Amino acid sequence: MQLSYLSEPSVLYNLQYRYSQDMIYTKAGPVLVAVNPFKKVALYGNEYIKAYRNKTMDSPHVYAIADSALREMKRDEVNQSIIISGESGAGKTETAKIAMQYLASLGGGSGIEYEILQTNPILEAFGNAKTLRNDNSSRFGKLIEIHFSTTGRICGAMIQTFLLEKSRVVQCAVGERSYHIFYQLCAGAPTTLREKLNLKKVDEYKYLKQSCCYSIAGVDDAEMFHAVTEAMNIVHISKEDQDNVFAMVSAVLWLGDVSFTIIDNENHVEITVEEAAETVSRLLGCSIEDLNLVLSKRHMKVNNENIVQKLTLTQATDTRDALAKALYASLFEWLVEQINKSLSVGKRRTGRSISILDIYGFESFDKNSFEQFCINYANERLQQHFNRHLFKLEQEEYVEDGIDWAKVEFEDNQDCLNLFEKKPLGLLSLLDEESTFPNATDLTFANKLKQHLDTNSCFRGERGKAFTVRHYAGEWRMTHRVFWRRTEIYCTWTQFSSLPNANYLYHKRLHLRCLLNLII
Ligand SMILES: Nc1ncnc2c1ncn2[C@@H]1O[C@H](COP(=O)(O)OP(=O)(O)OP(=O)(O)O)[C@@H](O)[C@H]1O
Repeated sequence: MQLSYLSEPSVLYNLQYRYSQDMIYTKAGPVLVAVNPFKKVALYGNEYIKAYRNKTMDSPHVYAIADSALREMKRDEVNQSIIISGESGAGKTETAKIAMQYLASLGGGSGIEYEILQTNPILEAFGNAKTLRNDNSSRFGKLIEIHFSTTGRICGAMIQTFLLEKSRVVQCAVGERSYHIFYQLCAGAPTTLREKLNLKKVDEYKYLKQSCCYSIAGVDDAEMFHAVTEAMNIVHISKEDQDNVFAMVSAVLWLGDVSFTIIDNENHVEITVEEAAETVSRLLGCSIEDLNLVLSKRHMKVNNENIVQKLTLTQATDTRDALAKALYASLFEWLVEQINKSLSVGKRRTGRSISILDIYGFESFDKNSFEQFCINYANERLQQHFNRHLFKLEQEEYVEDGIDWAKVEFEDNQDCLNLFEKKPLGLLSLLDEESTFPNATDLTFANKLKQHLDTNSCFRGERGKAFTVRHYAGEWRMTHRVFWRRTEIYCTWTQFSSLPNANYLYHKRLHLRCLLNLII
């Protein structure tokens, strides 16, 4: 059925009507709109896959999208992308998995497709968390590139992840949880591992205690732990590496319990030597003295001279949290790297691929910080990509071919992108510049923005350290720690280089840049 008259009410009415009949998919041009049913719907499985493959079924479906990607990749010899976007809880990750299952079913046979599907439990354990909106919310963006052989069989894959929400490791809202793996490890680790890692109960760790939420209805964390280690075996992560991974997870948890003792009247500190500090240093493979040096002092090079500055309690606490975040983020990257090695080993590539991008939509909270700043910018870019392909390029083609057509008006978001990207007076350049000043703060950054950008229609300066960005999808008020580098400055990796295990896991990557290069 086609809508003869297009208007917002008629589109919404139709989506609602179809949803009430369990027809959760609707087609709008090349876009598939999926409405989350939040229940099991009888739309998936082998029978449906067969029906879409044999074209005996053609109603809108993720399978149909995956099928045309596969067909067009083979026919035109052009790589394909499926972009999945939507707000948290909309069903992006489930949709990505449904598309992967279809591709695995049609292009499978070598066994690698099973390995690819098994990456999901690992990435979800380390990158998903319970939020107020979604019990299994992905706190990172993901691009999975599935590679095909000349005969159209899956021969490997590569995963790229973006913008893992590091702050969740040290801070999360009441009613939410940190990353699933923390709870899974505490619930499911066998006794020997439990003793080796000195694991406590989840409600005994400071990082986990603050949100007063330890379990998810209907989820058995111990069972999930076994599923995760099983999946790690399948993607060839050795037992020894798995033990190291869990040692890092435990070290991050214990870091939250490391406390400091004030040693002078200027509020300078040293770490308190007790169980937490001892466990962390043992798990990181360093001495307590090294850990103390890293957490309670800042090392700087000024005019080629090494300067050591003592940290105050607040600075040391920030440094400790920065180490926990950095450790966890590099652990996540390391895991993705291992998965990629396993998915590419010995597989011959033809250069043909289908990519699935699963990335969160615009985010707005009471306190919006650097993470929302980046996510919203990435979404603005995605919208530009969408506009270009759906409207700009299409309409240019009509003009070129002399086709008679009615111009479709759309909102060009170039101005907002310029606000972020312009050099030297865009948000990102100004942030880079401000980061070079040692005494810069959220407030000095916001003042700088007001000074240079107040006439920009997509920007509004606010009182204090807040400012508002007018995105195509709405206005977002940034209030909190956009100027994230302040704490990161204390905690560059040179500072942590004396911690052997931390170093072992560290692989520097500029996630945002990767993502943007991909979209541009
Ligand atoms: N097609 C579907 N059929 C049944 N349930 C679904 C479907 N899609 C989503 N859901 C339900 O909705 C929940 C949230 O979906 P999902 O985790 O995919 O959202 P998301 O958009 O990826 O959210 P986030 O951005 O927070 O990661 C799922 O855990 C599942 O219970």
